[in-house]
Amino acid sequence: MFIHSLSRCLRTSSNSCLSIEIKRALSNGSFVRQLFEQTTSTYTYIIGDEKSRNALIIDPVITTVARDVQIIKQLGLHLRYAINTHVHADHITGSGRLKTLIPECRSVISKSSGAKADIYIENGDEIVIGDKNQGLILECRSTPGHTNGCMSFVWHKGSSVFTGDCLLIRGCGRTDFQKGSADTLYTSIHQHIFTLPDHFTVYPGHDYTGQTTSTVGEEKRHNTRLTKSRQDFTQFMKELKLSYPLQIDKAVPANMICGVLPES
Ligand SMILES: N[C@@H](CCC(=O)N[C@@H](CSS)C(=O)NCC(=O)O)C(=O)O
Repeated sequence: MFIHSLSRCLRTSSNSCLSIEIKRALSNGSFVRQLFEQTTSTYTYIIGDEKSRNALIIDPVITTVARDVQIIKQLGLHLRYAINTHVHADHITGSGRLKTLIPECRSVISKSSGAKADIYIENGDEIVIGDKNQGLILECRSTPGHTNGCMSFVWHKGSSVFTGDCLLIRGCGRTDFQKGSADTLYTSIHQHIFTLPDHFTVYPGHDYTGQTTSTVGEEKRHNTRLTKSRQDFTQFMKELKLSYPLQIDKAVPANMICGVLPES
């Protein structure tokens, strides 16, 4: 397993409508499992490489680590990386607890987040598990705006993007703390997510309305926030006035050390 620097060339696919089976075949048998944490409506993803049985997890939550470890064990997976898309404000990451339970697992976060982790990633890096040619590769894209350190992960062979709290289904991450910026978020989504092929599946970091996934094309057409002009979007975000996440004072300091707490 390596984290590679990526050539800037994007791989695109001409397929416009892929069934799950075709997607699975195209992705060389790799698979993704979407899991939900109910208190903060957070999605965690386990992505596995069928051949090597190596796996990574995106945005684990401390309270659901036992469930995640059980699934990892039941599927016979070797967890290599616990990746945080950003420093979360609403929940404590599960990456610290996972490292205690699975010592070979390494925590990963963007360098620009300023958080402590085993591995720091930057725009253009690749996270690889399994064989470089046949295994699973995630392209890291820097997508700041919700926080300054947000990353999205493009799984080209799986025709998918994991957007964290950057792009949500018919919505997007708030921009009123952690160095958030509506103007920056607008650029991130339009330049780094909406330039992907329309059929790519969008796997968000949260959903508060009971939805699970979307596609790039759907969000380009129907996302009520991102179909606005830049000016209208920034005004809309300024007027959003959401209440602060209940756990923010506990979660942010814990997530700055990737959830490596004394009790975890
Ligand atoms: N009520 C929740 C916090 C809900 C919230 O603020 N969600 C964030 C992502 S987690 S910081 C967000 O960006 N929401 C966007 C939106 O439009 O809802 C809690 O107390 O935890």
